[in-house]
Amino acid sequence: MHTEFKKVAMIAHDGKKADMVGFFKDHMDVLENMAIVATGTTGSHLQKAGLDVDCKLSGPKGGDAQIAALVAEGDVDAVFFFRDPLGKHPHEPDVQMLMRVCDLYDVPLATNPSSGGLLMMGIRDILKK
Ligand SMILES: O=C(CO)COP(=O)(O)O
Repeated sequence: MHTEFKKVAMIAHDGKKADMVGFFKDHMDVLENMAIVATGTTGSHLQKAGLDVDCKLSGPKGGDAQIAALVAEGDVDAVFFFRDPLGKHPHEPDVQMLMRVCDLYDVPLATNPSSGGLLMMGIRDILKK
């Protein structure tokens, strides 16, 4: 099981960006002590909300693929990827690749705010030890 949490990725489809900003605010105390990498537009929302973020390309322009590469290289410890199941995404193959790479390397992946909250509870617990 993954037990080290130094860098996390945050990604949200357009319909879920407000949820992601709310999630960040709820967990700011933990997230501000971690390195954060994000896809471009999600990252700019998080920066505006006060988080120091390494912004990659926008998702449709290759940002999900960049984050997948970081996961494959062992450089990301958890992925918060709030997906919009009602949206159509031109880069769906990249989305699938990112999720596949998380499964391949057994990196925790939360695809909605509730699972994100539960993952964050686990991270908090591990960081306390
Ligand atoms: O498209 C995304 C995830 O697949 C998110 O990309 P942005 O953060 O650039 O909107």
